[in-house]
Amino acid sequence: MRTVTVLGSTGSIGCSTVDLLEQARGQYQVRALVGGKNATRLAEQARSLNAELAVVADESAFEQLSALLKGSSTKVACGRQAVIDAAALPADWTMAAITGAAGLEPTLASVRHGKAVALANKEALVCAGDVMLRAVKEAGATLLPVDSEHNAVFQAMADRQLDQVEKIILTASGGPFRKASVAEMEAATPAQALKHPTWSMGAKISIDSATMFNKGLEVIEAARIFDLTEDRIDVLVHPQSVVHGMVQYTDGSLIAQIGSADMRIPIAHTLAWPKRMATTSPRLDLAAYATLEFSAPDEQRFPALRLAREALRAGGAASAILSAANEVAVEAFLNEQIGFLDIARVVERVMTKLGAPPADTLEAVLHWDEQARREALALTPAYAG
Ligand SMILES: NC(=O)C1=CN([C@@H]2O[C@H](COP(=O)(O)OP(=O)(O)OC[C@H]3O[C@@H](n4cnc5c(N)ncnc54)[C@H](OP(=O)(O)O)[C@@H]3O)[C@@H](O)[C@H]2O)C=CC1
Ligand SMILES: CC(=O)[C@@H](O)[C@H](O)COP(=O)(O)O
Ligand SMILES: [Mn+2]
Repeated sequence: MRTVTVLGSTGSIGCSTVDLLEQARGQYQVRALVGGKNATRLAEQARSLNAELAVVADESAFEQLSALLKGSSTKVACGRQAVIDAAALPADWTMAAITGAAGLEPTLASVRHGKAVALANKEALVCAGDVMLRAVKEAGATLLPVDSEHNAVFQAMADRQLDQVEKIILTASGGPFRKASVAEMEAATPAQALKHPTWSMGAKISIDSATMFNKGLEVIEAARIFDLTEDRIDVLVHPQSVVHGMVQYTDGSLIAQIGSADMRIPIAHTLAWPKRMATTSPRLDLAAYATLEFSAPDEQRFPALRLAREALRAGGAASAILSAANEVAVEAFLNEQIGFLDIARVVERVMTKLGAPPADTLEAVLHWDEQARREALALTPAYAG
């Protein structure tokens, strides 16, 4: 039986993963489930999947988790080191779905045991690209892209030669403000920004989709996964979210992966890889779509794409700085401390201040992550109401 671990099991990607594991009951042994603070959901999942270990990062949730799992065979643990230790337990397949840079060290720990790591936590690869890819190589691990666009490109590249790829295309829904004016975006509330038109996701990535920092992070993520320079990664706004990603080959062929906006599809692809598994995900009825639209992104209203491309070209810690400043700014926006358009303003100012110092060790990445957070936090009062 294959062994699996789910990091971030209580979140949006984590719950979809657990759903697939429940559908495939008896085929997988769950080594560990890891959550942040949602002890109730974690305990339910652990009981349902008969997990060997359940870990909450937040120590204040430990008592509740222990009480909920009393009498079960699941061991319990809490705290940051316990999360990393759980990620380091040997498993044939690990889902890395903790959100933000908090997922970096646990994801690295799972990469180091040399098996398959299904990567949803894009921020880990964005902030520590060199460190992560070196660890993958040294451990002989397999990184399987979960992010819908990257999974699409991965599928569209199957069996083909990377040297015959001209470029890849990541699609973007355009988010809730695709058609909004600058004035409307300036006044946008967290509730409006959280309302993603096509996907149901966690809060941080939903705001990133609204600013298009999500697509910026995805350009950087794609550069790392597929070893492509920034000029070979295009973004196309595609409001229907039906075509997830495309690969353009040197002969002019464009191969796309198409499917419903349901993350269980790419997750299942990585879980069964290199085979396929049956899912109950909704089948796409293409005839129900009158049209599929594609257009170039508007980099004036959505500066995030330009900033991400600049960070990628600059190299070093620039991407880690962008991602960390963005995390702080998103949090400040969700807490109604800054406005929606201030998110990109904060990120740009932090990037300008800190530049692109070298970041080829984990320590250097963590240092610049911390510096960027400090700078971004210091800036938030300047934009507050
Ligand atoms: N949702 C989606 O459709 C997609 C998501 N992704 C990426 O996947 C990742 C997860 O996204 P999503 O599932 O939406 O996010 P959610 O916010 O829904 O879930 C985040 C998960 O991480 C856990 N968590 C948070 N902080 C910590 C911590 N310090 N230590 C351990 N666990 C922690 C949360 O626990 P708890 O809730 O218990 O506090 C939760 O299980 C992100 O990097 C995102 O960009 C990529 C493509 C699509
Ligand atoms: C499901 C997924 O992969 C998300 O990253 C999604 O793409 C977000 O939507 P946007 O295209 O609006 O960023
Ligand atoms: Mn995506």
